[in-house]
Amino acid sequence: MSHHPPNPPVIHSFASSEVIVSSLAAFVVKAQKEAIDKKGRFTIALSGGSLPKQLNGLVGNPAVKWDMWQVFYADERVVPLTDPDSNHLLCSNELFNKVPIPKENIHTIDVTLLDDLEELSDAYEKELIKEFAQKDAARFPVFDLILLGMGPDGHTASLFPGHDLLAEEDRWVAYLDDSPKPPPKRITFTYPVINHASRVAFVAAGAGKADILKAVLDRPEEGLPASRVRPVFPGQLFWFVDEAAAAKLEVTSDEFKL
Ligand SMILES: O=C(O)[C@H](O)[C@@H](O)[C@H](O)[C@H](O)COP(=O)(O)O
Repeated sequence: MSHHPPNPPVIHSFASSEVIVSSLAAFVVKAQKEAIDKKGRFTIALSGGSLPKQLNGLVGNPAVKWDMWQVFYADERVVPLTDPDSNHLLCSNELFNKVPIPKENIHTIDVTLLDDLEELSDAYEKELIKEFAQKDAARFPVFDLILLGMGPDGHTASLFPGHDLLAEEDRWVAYLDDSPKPPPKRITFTYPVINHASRVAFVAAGAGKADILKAVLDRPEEGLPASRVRPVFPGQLFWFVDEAAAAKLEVTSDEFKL
Protein backbone atom coordinates (compact mmCIF):
# COMPACT_ATOMS: atom_id res chain seq x y z
CA MET A 1 0.00 0.00 0.00
CA SER A 2 1.13 3.56 -0.74
CA HIS A 3 2.66 5.55 2.10
CA HIS A 4 1.92 8.79 0.35
CA PRO A 5 -0.29 10.98 2.59
CA PRO A 6 -3.95 11.22 1.57
CA ASN A 7 -5.00 13.97 -0.80
CA PRO A 8 -6.59 16.91 1.05
CA PRO A 9 -10.38 17.14 0.77
CA VAL A 10 -11.74 19.26 -2.08
CA ILE A 11 -14.63 21.40 -0.91
CA HIS A 12 -17.15 22.57 -3.48
CA SER A 13 -19.41 25.19 -1.99
CA PHE A 14 -22.52 26.34 -3.84
CA ALA A 15 -24.88 29.24 -3.41
CA SER A 16 -27.86 26.95 -2.92
CA SER A 17 -28.71 23.29 -2.62
CA GLU A 18 -30.41 23.45 -6.06
CA VAL A 19 -27.06 24.16 -7.71
CA ILE A 20 -25.57 21.13 -5.97
CA VAL A 21 -27.86 18.91 -8.06
CA SER A 22 -26.50 19.99 -11.46
CA SER A 23 -22.93 20.14 -10.28
CA LEU A 24 -23.15 16.70 -8.66
CA ALA A 25 -24.59 15.25 -11.88
CA ALA A 26 -21.63 16.63 -13.87
CA PHE A 27 -19.22 15.19 -11.29
CA VAL A 28 -20.83 11.73 -11.40
CA VAL A 29 -20.80 11.74 -15.21
CA LYS A 30 -17.09 12.60 -15.22
CA ALA A 31 -16.29 9.81 -12.75
CA GLN A 32 -18.39 7.43 -14.85
CA LYS A 33 -16.59 8.34 -18.06
CA GLU A 34 -13.12 7.87 -16.55
CA ALA A 35 -14.11 4.50 -15.10
CA ILE A 36 -15.71 3.19 -18.30
CA ASP A 37 -12.80 4.37 -20.44
CA LYS A 38 -10.40 2.52 -18.16
CA LYS A 39 -12.31 -0.61 -17.18
CA GLY A 40 -15.54 -0.82 -19.13
CA ARG A 41 -17.70 -0.52 -16.02
CA PHE A 42 -18.62 1.98 -13.31
CA THR A 43 -18.85 0.88 -9.69
CA ILE A 44 -20.75 3.23 -7.41
CA ALA A 45 -22.13 3.01 -3.88
CA LEU A 46 -25.01 5.10 -2.58
CA SER A 47 -26.47 5.78 0.82
CA GLY A 48 -29.80 7.12 2.07
CA GLY A 49 -31.02 10.36 3.63
CA SER A 50 -31.42 13.26 1.22
CA LEU A 51 -28.65 11.99 -1.09
CA PRO A 52 -30.78 10.03 -3.61
CA LYS A 53 -32.88 13.13 -4.28
CA GLN A 54 -29.72 15.13 -4.98
CA LEU A 55 -29.01 12.75 -7.88
CA ASN A 56 -31.97 14.07 -9.82
CA GLY A 57 -29.66 15.68 -12.38
CA LEU A 58 -28.89 12.17 -13.70
CA VAL A 59 -32.50 11.53 -14.74
CA GLY A 60 -32.91 11.91 -18.49
CA ASN A 61 -29.20 12.70 -18.81
CA PRO A 62 -27.98 11.20 -22.11
CA ALA A 63 -24.35 11.05 -20.88
CA VAL A 64 -25.21 8.38 -18.31
CA LYS A 65 -24.46 4.82 -19.48
CA TRP A 66 -26.82 3.04 -17.13
CA ASP A 67 -26.04 -0.45 -18.40
CA MET A 68 -22.38 0.04 -17.36
CA TRP A 69 -23.26 0.89 -13.75
CA GLN A 70 -22.82 -1.57 -10.89
CA VAL A 71 -24.60 -0.12 -7.88
CA PHE A 72 -24.09 -1.09 -4.25
CA TYR A 73 -25.35 0.41 -1.00
CA ALA A 74 -22.78 1.92 1.34
CA ASP A 75 -25.23 1.10 4.09
CA GLU A 76 -28.62 -0.48 4.22
CA ARG A 77 -31.29 -0.94 6.81
CA VAL A 78 -32.07 -4.61 7.45
CA VAL A 79 -35.72 -4.45 6.44
CA PRO A 80 -37.70 -5.74 3.44
CA LEU A 81 -36.96 -3.86 0.22
CA THR A 82 -40.56 -2.61 0.24
CA ASP A 83 -40.24 -1.12 3.73
CA PRO A 84 -40.27 2.70 3.92
CA ASP A 85 -36.97 2.46 5.87
CA SER A 86 -35.16 0.70 3.01
CA ASN A 87 -32.40 2.74 1.36
CA HIS A 88 -32.96 0.67 -1.77
CA LEU A 89 -36.62 1.67 -1.86
CA LEU A 90 -35.64 5.31 -1.40
CA CYS A 91 -33.03 5.17 -4.18
CA SER A 92 -35.49 3.33 -6.43
CA ASN A 93 -38.20 5.91 -5.88
CA GLU A 94 -35.88 8.87 -6.30
CA LEU A 95 -33.70 7.58 -9.12
CA PHE A 96 -33.66 4.00 -10.38
CA ASN A 97 -37.35 3.78 -11.27
CA LYS A 98 -36.89 6.87 -13.44
CA VAL A 99 -33.95 5.64 -15.52
CA PRO A 100 -33.17 2.62 -17.74
CA ILE A 101 -30.77 0.80 -15.38
CA PRO A 102 -30.86 -3.02 -15.64
CA LYS A 103 -32.29 -4.40 -12.36
CA GLU A 104 -29.46 -6.95 -12.09
CA ASN A 105 -26.93 -4.10 -11.90
CA ILE A 106 -28.35 -2.99 -8.55
CA HIS A 107 -26.97 -5.06 -5.69
CA THR A 108 -29.49 -5.24 -2.84
CA ILE A 109 -29.33 -7.13 0.43
CA ASP A 110 -30.59 -10.74 0.32
CA VAL A 111 -34.01 -10.45 1.95
CA THR A 112 -34.19 -14.19 2.60
CA LEU A 113 -31.57 -13.53 5.32
CA LEU A 114 -33.32 -10.71 7.20
CA ASP A 115 -33.42 -12.80 10.40
CA ASP A 116 -29.68 -13.48 10.46
CA LEU A 117 -27.60 -10.30 10.47
CA GLU A 118 -24.30 -12.10 10.28
CA GLU A 119 -25.33 -14.22 7.28
CA LEU A 120 -26.85 -11.21 5.60
CA SER A 121 -23.76 -9.03 5.95
CA ASP A 122 -21.50 -11.93 4.87
CA ALA A 123 -23.69 -12.42 1.81
CA TYR A 124 -23.40 -8.74 0.92
CA GLU A 125 -19.64 -8.90 1.37
CA LYS A 126 -19.62 -11.86 -1.05
CA GLU A 127 -21.51 -9.71 -3.57
CA LEU A 128 -18.64 -7.22 -3.32
CA ILE A 129 -16.04 -9.96 -3.65
CA LYS A 130 -17.79 -11.21 -6.78
CA GLU A 131 -17.70 -7.75 -8.29
CA PHE A 132 -14.19 -6.77 -7.27
CA ALA A 133 -11.86 -9.47 -6.05
CA GLN A 134 -11.97 -11.61 -9.17
CA LYS A 135 -11.64 -8.66 -11.48
CA ASP A 136 -9.12 -6.51 -9.68
CA ALA A 137 -7.26 -9.03 -7.52
CA ALA A 138 -7.13 -6.42 -4.77
CA ARG A 139 -7.24 -6.85 -1.02
CA PHE A 140 -9.96 -4.24 -0.84
CA PRO A 141 -12.53 -3.21 -3.40
CA VAL A 142 -11.74 0.01 -5.23
CA PHE A 143 -15.04 1.72 -5.94
CA ASP A 144 -15.00 4.34 -8.67
CA LEU A 145 -17.29 6.48 -6.54
CA ILE A 146 -18.90 6.30 -3.10
CA LEU A 147 -21.54 8.92 -2.31
CA LEU A 148 -22.25 9.64 1.33
CA GLY A 149 -24.35 11.87 3.54
CA MET A 150 -23.53 13.04 7.04
CA GLY A 151 -25.85 12.96 10.02
CA PRO A 152 -26.14 15.73 12.62
CA ASP A 153 -23.94 13.66 14.97
CA GLY A 154 -21.20 13.29 12.33
CA HIS A 155 -22.12 9.72 11.38
CA THR A 156 -21.79 8.53 7.83
CA ALA A 157 -23.06 5.35 6.19
CA SER A 158 -24.00 3.45 9.39
CA LEU A 159 -20.73 4.29 11.15
CA PHE A 160 -21.80 6.09 14.33
CA PRO A 161 -19.69 8.08 16.83
CA GLY A 162 -18.02 5.90 19.45
CA HIS A 163 -19.17 2.62 17.87
CA ASP A 164 -16.87 -0.43 17.82
CA LEU A 165 -17.25 -0.65 14.04
CA LEU A 166 -15.10 2.45 13.61
CA ALA A 167 -12.12 0.23 14.41
CA GLU A 168 -12.98 -2.56 11.95
CA GLU A 169 -9.96 -3.20 9.74
CA ASP A 170 -10.65 -6.48 7.99
CA ARG A 171 -14.27 -6.98 7.08
CA TRP A 172 -15.62 -5.17 4.05
CA VAL A 173 -19.22 -5.22 5.23
CA ALA A 174 -20.26 -5.26 8.88
CA TYR A 175 -23.58 -5.34 10.73
CA LEU A 176 -24.93 -3.57 13.76
CA ASP A 177 -28.09 -4.10 15.78
CA ASP A 178 -27.70 -1.05 17.98
CA SER A 179 -27.90 1.90 15.62
CA PRO A 180 -28.66 4.98 17.72
CA LYS A 181 -30.89 6.13 14.88
CA PRO A 182 -33.75 3.76 14.00
CA PRO A 183 -34.03 1.24 12.56
CA PRO A 184 -31.45 -0.45 14.82
CA LYS A 185 -30.45 -3.29 12.46
CA ARG A 186 -28.25 -2.27 9.57
CA ILE A 187 -25.29 -3.29 7.48
CA THR A 188 -22.58 -0.88 6.50
CA PHE A 189 -19.41 -0.62 4.46
CA THR A 190 -16.39 -0.38 6.75
CA TYR A 191 -13.55 2.15 6.48
CA PRO A 192 -11.31 -0.30 4.60
CA VAL A 193 -13.88 -0.19 1.78
CA ILE A 194 -14.74 3.50 1.96
CA ASN A 195 -11.11 4.56 2.22
CA HIS A 196 -9.94 2.51 -0.76
CA ALA A 197 -12.35 4.13 -3.21
CA SER A 198 -11.02 6.22 -6.10
CA ARG A 199 -13.42 8.96 -5.12
CA VAL A 200 -15.65 9.57 -2.14
CA ALA A 201 -18.06 12.49 -2.18
CA PHE A 202 -20.16 13.80 0.68
CA VAL A 203 -23.22 15.91 0.10
CA ALA A 204 -24.35 18.17 2.95
CA ALA A 205 -26.81 21.03 2.69
CA GLY A 206 -28.62 23.39 5.03
CA ALA A 207 -27.84 25.46 8.11
CA GLY A 208 -28.54 22.40 10.27
CA LYS A 209 -25.22 20.96 9.05
CA ALA A 210 -23.05 24.01 9.79
CA ASP A 211 -21.80 23.09 13.29
CA ILE A 212 -21.13 19.44 12.55
CA LEU A 213 -19.46 20.24 9.22
CA LYS A 214 -17.14 22.59 11.05
CA ALA A 215 -16.30 19.90 13.61
CA VAL A 216 -15.69 17.29 10.89
CA LEU A 217 -13.48 19.46 8.65
CA ASP A 218 -11.81 21.90 11.06
CA ARG A 219 -11.28 19.48 13.95
CA PRO A 220 -10.58 16.11 12.32
CA GLU A 221 -8.49 15.12 15.35
CA GLU A 222 -11.79 14.61 17.22
CA GLY A 223 -12.26 11.54 15.05
CA LEU A 224 -15.93 11.89 14.19
CA PRO A 225 -17.01 9.17 11.75
CA ALA A 226 -17.19 11.56 8.76
CA SER A 227 -13.68 12.89 9.59
CA ARG A 228 -12.28 9.37 9.33
CA VAL A 229 -13.18 9.21 5.66
CA ARG A 230 -9.75 9.86 4.10
CA PRO A 231 -9.29 7.73 0.98
CA VAL A 232 -5.75 6.39 0.65
CA PHE A 233 -3.62 8.05 -2.02
CA PRO A 234 -4.37 8.51 -4.91
CA GLY A 235 -8.05 8.42 -3.88
CA GLN A 236 -9.83 11.72 -3.60
CA LEU A 237 -12.35 13.13 -1.15
CA PHE A 238 -14.90 15.75 -2.18
CA TRP A 239 -17.50 17.69 -0.26
CA PHE A 240 -20.52 19.18 -2.05
CA VAL A 241 -21.99 21.70 0.33
CA ASP A 242 -24.20 24.77 0.18
CA GLU A 243 -23.28 28.10 1.72
CA ALA A 244 -25.59 27.54 4.67
CA ALA A 245 -23.76 24.34 5.62
CA ALA A 246 -20.33 25.89 4.93
CA ALA A 247 -21.05 29.12 6.85
CA LYS A 248 -18.83 28.31 9.85
CA LEU A 249 -15.90 26.65 8.07
CA GLU A 250 -12.34 27.86 8.38
CA VAL A 251 -10.85 25.44 5.85
CA THR A 252 -10.94 26.83 2.35
CA SER A 253 -9.31 24.13 0.26
CA ASP A 254 -10.22 24.63 -3.38
CA GLU A 255 -13.54 26.27 -2.72
CA PHE A 256 -15.40 27.50 -5.68
CA LYS A 257 -18.72 29.19 -6.16
CA LEU A 258 -21.10 28.91 -9.06
O1 LIG B 1 -28.61 6.45 8.64
C1 LIG B 1 -29.66 7.07 8.63
O2 LIG B 1 -30.58 6.80 9.38
C2 LIG B 1 -29.84 8.21 7.68
O3 LIG B 1 -30.03 7.73 6.39
C3 LIG B 1 -28.69 9.12 7.77
O4 LIG B 1 -27.48 8.44 7.59
C4 LIG B 1 -28.75 10.29 6.84
O5 LIG B 1 -28.27 9.94 5.59
C5 LIG B 1 -27.93 11.40 7.41
O6 LIG B 1 -28.49 11.72 8.65
C6 LIG B 1 -27.88 12.58 6.49
O7 LIG B 1 -29.18 12.98 6.27
P1 LIG B 1 -29.53 14.06 5.18
O8 LIG B 1 -28.75 13.70 3.97
O9 LIG B 1 -31.01 13.89 4.98
O10 LIG B 1 -29.16 15.34 5.78
